[in-house]
Amino acid sequence: MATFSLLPGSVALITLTNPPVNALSAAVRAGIVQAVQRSVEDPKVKSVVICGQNGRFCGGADIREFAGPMSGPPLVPLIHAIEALDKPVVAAIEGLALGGGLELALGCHYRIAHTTALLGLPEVTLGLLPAAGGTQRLPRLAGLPAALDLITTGRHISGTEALELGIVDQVTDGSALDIALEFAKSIVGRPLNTRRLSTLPCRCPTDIDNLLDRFMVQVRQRARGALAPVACVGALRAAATLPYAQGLRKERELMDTLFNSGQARALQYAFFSQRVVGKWTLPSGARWDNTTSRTISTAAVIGLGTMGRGIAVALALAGMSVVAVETQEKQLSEARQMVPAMLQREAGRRGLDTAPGVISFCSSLQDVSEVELVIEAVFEDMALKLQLFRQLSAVCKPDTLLCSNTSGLDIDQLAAATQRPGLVVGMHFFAPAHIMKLLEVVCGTRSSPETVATVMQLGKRMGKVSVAVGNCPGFVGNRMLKPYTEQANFLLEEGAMPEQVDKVLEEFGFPMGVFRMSDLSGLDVGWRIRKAAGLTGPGVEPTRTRQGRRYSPLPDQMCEAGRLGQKTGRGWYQYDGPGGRVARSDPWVQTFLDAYRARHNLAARVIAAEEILERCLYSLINEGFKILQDGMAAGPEDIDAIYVFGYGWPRHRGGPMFHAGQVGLARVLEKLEHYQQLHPDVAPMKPSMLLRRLVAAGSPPIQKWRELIHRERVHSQL
Ligand SMILES: CCC[C@H](O)CC(=O)SCCNC(=O)CCNC(=O)[C@H](O)C(C)(C)COP(=O)([O-])OP(=O)([O-])OC[C@H]1O[C@@H](n2cnc3c(N)ncnc32)[C@H](O)[C@@H]1OP(=O)([O-])[O-]
Repeated sequence: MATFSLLPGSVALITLTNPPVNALSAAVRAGIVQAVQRSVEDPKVKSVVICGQNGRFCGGADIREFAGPMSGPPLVPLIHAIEALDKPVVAAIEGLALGGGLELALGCHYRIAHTTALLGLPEVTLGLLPAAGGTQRLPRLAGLPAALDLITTGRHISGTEALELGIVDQVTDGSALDIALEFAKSIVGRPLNTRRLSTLPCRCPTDIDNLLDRFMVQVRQRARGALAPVACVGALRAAATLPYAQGLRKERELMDTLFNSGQARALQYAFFSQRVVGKWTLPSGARWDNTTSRTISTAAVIGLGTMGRGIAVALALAGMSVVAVETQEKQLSEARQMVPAMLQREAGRRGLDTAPGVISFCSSLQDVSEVELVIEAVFEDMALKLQLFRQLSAVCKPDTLLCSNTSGLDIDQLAAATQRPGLVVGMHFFAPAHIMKLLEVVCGTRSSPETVATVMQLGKRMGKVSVAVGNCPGFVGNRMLKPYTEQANFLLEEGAMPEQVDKVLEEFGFPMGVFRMSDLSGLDVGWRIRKAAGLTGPGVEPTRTRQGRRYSPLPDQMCEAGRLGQKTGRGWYQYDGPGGRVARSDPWVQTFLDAYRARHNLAARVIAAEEILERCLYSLINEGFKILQDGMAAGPEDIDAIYVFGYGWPRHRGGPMFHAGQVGLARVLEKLEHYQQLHPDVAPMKPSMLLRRLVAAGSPPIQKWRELIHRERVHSQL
């Protein structure tokens, strides 16, 4: 689907028509081939303009087509045919020119863009590289350093930045198409040789090897095992050192390897998961497309600790007028100093002069009486939260939404403390709340569809990936984290060291292993929760079985020894001092573990990396299956998006549920059964019913799981 029209002034206009982003599907590519052919053959055509329908130039190759066999005309010869035309071709870039879309524009002789259009080569985020000549043409146009940056990060740039980098010839705040049409008429007859990028030399600094080597080191560090960024540097090395035709062959070769890798499948799955989770459904049948949402413009945040401060900033960045409330004077005065600076810094990082919203500070709950939505971010203490919700219910307008930033407490209980249970919902942010992308929207049994829709929409406005989840202890993310950390502690009891466990998890792709992470967030967080649950504290027997299941008191004992992590300068590792960031092994921990094992008659054994990884990951994955089985997440994509955006799960591994599919469900089941036999007192190792049923159903692809879960639920087999 691409249309051809001959306009006054002998300009042929080729319009890509494939909403919503005019992706280069087989039909679009065939349409372009035909339209280009007509432009060649029609003597009335003197110049050509290519644009996209509805103000969007092109979002690149059609990613949905990657799953099937290739059909239709390939993109590379099509772009070469455009570049080789002896009539000038101008790309009119409005909205976006991404991936293959930008590569198409690079094949044109001139590019005119709207100042706000988004341009980029984001293939790396899909586990690929720009393989329609993008790795070869971009460095010839913008220079090697800029091409390395854009192609290995996949970042989008504005039309204005593209002009600065020389990627486009002209920008406008008006219609790029109108300017391009006028321009196309004015350049008829001009020589085109210097406009054919593939014929130009690569723009490189003198020390190419040095630059590429330095870049490769950085890229490998950042990539955490992802293949595509490394391959992108390889393709750019070819651009810098080989003639165009050979460089293009190298680009193809590297693309073929990436295209068939599990990582590309995982990253493309992650792309679609992110979109699937926006299409939420509730057990009542309410859905994203049959429920209206309210637009919120005034909000309040109660409690200005780390989370509350970040949430206030996130709301103001989304254009809201925010009332920030803190009853403790010291905390309030700290927030008054810190929050405006945080807001300004983050606005600057997003390219804004000032934040679109404002934050006012106060110490009284009475000041939130007029806002449309309140987010409570006080201490994680049910009694305190219940009291606050009662007060809010009395103070706020009757239609104000009341949200809690609890990380795992019961939303239904909070709702029951108010006169408006339908307007109560959980908004679980992740620290730092103004930066982290994930928002778990916790739907209580009485949360109304309109409340859920409003909060999901608000999350989107804040730039979050909002995932609707059910109300159960720990919700989705923290519920799955519990068996994972538990396994890590058991591994220490059995002979592993924190740095060994962390190394295995970091090699898998997590930015931090479980113990480094625990030091960062503070060991006292979990300690408080375990104390509240009666698992530890005065009067609790110091055994390794509590409440009927295996329990490791190791983290409690660390806290009792004053080792709370980075904040005290000592935790599972040692740091330069309180607040130190660089973790170093601590001989104290070895002595502590030896003494612990001796006390409990535990013989330390050598534990293989494979066992560490399997026990940590499969217990987490098994909990994920239980969550799906309980209906606390609508589908595997929801769980995977939560882990990728909130818990550092390596994106190139898709997410825990996707990973289970990659490993093979039968193998995951077999391993869980094996470890359960060895550790019968560890309940989370007991394979979930859903996993068993999926294996019995022949391990269908992940896209079919929802259907099976729904069917089995209808037949009450789950
Ligand atoms: C030979 C090699 C060639 C080349 O080098 C390879 C490539 O080009 S690789 C490609 C390189 N290009 C990229 O990586 C760009 C990927 N796309 C994006 O980053 C964003 O979608 C974009 C910024 C374009 C728009 O954001 P937004 O306004 O927030 O909107 P949204 O995100 O909600 O999307 C709306 C709908 O469009 C769908 N869809 C979107 N793009 C594609 C696509 N290419 N294909 C298919 N579908 C696509 C999307 O799934 C959604 O569908 P649904 O059914 O309604 O859920």
